[in-house]
Amino acid sequence: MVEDTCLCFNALGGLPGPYIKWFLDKLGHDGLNKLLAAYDDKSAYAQCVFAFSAGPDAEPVVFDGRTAGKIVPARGENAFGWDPVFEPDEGNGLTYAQMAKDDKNAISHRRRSLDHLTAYLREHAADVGAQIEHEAAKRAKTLP
Ligand SMILES: O=c1nc[nH]c2c1ncn2[C@H]1C[C@H](O)[C@@H](COP(=O)(O)OP(=O)(O)OP(=O)(O)O)O1
Repeated sequence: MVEDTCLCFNALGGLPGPYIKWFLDKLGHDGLNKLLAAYDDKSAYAQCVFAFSAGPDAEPVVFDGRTAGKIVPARGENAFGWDPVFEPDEGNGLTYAQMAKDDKNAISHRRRSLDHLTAYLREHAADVGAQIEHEAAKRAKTLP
């Protein structure tokens, strides 16, 4: 299982996207706002993608979770990553960093991706179990 997180600015065609870690590191919260200074559209979405594979030969399944919002000047105490500059549409005007942890977790991009993953595992529990067993048995055969 792997995970990656993006922050996508609509005015920039989805950038910084997966490169947000480095943009945040080099530009800071203020710099992220300045990237959008030339645009009226400050909308953005947070995206979390989990991907699951039962083994080396099994097709990975991708679970895309998104939360829509906009980029705003930094506000809030819970200063994890870009939380202070992301105001989700469902946050009653608060940034992720101003929301209680449980409130953020209820609407977050990561929660939504994990909800998709959970639903998939519930629906395909028998298949997934069999696939994992199959892959494990194949690996056991190739071990010396
Ligand atoms: O809910 C979040 N709220 C605010 N910021 C967040 C969130 N979730 C991840 N982040 C930050 C961490 C990193 O600066 C960047 C990409 O995250 P993410 O790709 O998972 O980072 P990572 O440390 O796992 O790096 P890598 O992909 O190289 O393994 O966004």
